[in-house]
Amino acid sequence: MYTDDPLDEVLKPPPVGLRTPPDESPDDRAIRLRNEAEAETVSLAIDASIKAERHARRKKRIVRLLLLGQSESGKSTTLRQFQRLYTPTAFREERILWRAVIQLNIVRSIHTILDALTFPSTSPHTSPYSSPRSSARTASRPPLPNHPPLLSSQYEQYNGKENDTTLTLGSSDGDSEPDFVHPHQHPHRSPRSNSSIALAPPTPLKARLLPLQHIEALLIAKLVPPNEDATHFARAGTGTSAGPSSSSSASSSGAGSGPYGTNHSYRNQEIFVRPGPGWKGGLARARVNYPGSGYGNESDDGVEQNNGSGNGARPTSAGNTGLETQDEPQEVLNICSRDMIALWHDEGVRDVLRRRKIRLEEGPGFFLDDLERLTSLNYMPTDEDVLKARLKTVGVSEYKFEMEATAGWHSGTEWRIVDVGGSRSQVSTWVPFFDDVDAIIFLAPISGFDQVLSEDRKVNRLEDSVLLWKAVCSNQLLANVNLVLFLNKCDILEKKLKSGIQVSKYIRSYRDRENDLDNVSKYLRSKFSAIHREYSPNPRRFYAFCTSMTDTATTAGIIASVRDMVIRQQLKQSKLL
Ligand SMILES: Nc1nc2c(ncn2[C@@H]2O[C@H](COP(=O)(O)OP(=O)(O)OP(=O)(O)O)[C@@H](O)[C@H]2O)c(=O)[nH]1
Ligand SMILES: [Mg+2]
Repeated sequence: MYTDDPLDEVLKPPPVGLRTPPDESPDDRAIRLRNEAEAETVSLAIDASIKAERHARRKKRIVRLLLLGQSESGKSTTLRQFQRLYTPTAFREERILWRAVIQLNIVRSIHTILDALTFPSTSPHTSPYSSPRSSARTASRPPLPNHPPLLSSQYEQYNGKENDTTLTLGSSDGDSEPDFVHPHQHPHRSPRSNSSIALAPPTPLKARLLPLQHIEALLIAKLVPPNEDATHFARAGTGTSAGPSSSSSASSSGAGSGPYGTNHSYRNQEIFVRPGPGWKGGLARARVNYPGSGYGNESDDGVEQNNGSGNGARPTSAGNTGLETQDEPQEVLNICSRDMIALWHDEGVRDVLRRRKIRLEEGPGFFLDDLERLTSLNYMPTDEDVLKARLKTVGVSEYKFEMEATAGWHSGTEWRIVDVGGSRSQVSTWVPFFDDVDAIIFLAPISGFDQVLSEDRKVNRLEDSVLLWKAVCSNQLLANVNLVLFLNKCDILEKKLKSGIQVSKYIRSYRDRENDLDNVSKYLRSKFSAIHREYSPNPRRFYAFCTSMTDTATTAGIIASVRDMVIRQQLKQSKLL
């Protein structure tokens, strides 16, 4: 139980019988000795059970995979890809539960448009979906990000190394210019980007879309568990740790009247759920009561766990019809369908969004191009819809599963995938999960090179990913863990590059290289690889993939490679032990 650690030696209790208090009567001594003997027995039993559990784990082959990366990097989407590929029955059964999330994503997109039309753009970035390129503020380099505890030491180290404010991704020929150009500083902003636009949507249309407000409140109430503090949504911009409040903006003063009121500021806040089956359980119970289904279970340590193996008492019909109960949000969306489609396709509206630099199609949970299909009364989410849906994670959850035989690969290995919340306030919650990890998939959404973090608009997203990657690579607890890098959102990156956005304007060291997906992804891959080499405490192999996690066709092969690599490494290690 004790190690060579000198601290252990000091803390170690004296052996039984040597702890005699002064003036102890013979009776007291007998009681004390009995208690000490009992405590010793309990301690030995605990040691034995820990040993046995370790032994069983090794025998059973449990693979623990940790998903890390900044918020919106695609961690939960990667988890859903694993579920889709290896527990397809369970995944299919749960698709219906995602309908509420998709409905909410649609309603929020429509409200973002209505807000953009209604409120003049005097304060930039009032929408979580707006592109930071719209900002005309600030001329000087913003301060480098303050990182949460996980990062602080590496960050300071890096800070000392690079001399204050210079973050260099590549060689910049010794000049002291920071490599990342903050999007707010971008010299090529549209001259009209700060113009004040007050183009109210036509009143009859706005009136006809009014029921969406009620639907939004209904869906939030459905998704957010009753014990969750609803005032989260009114507390915009307070920067507290456990909620969407960290995404602040100039207009998010905290004075909003919450999701059920009329103030639009709450819409800057993302709806979040604690991961695991909590919210799904609530929806499932609202639909059909499944005794013993295991939904909503919480393990002893408070970490919600979801057995995705598809067994238990859940009826196999679940998720296949979606017609078990009335669905008021779907009915309202169906009634508003024509108006929503008209709004989204209106040239004047598109123009306002362009001028306000609101690029909904690049943001998370974008479904406006599929409104016809998604608003039909018997709409059932497809696999792709579930992967595209956006629901922010707060907290940490472990998803346990054994690959279903129907997934074509059955080894008896139990997989445990840990999904974490990625926003800055959440990073400190990751560390306890570094123990006993077989591999980490780190997601760096490289399409974010021209964006800022939604929780801190002073920080370039790619810059933040690079810092986070440095911190993970250099972390001593992870020194022997295999790191797999997913350079994610390559589909969005490709669209941006094709639309003419120049990487070199945001990453100085990119210089005059070709501005296409192949060259940009190779460049970034080599930079992440160099950091991996330089910062890893021990040498280890670098695994990296360019990914589009919402794409079912390309992702299957990548996930299979990761699966094989992890299993191979685990076998190798168990042979070494
Ligand atoms: N187009 C595109 N969208 C993606 C990709 N990967 C993820 N997304 C979308 O990006 C959004 C955010 O992804 P999530 O998986 O929720 O991100 P996360 O890392 O779990 O974020 P937090 O829970 O806030 O930590 C979702 O709407 C996803 O569908 C990708 O490669 N391409
Ligand atoms: Mg998530």
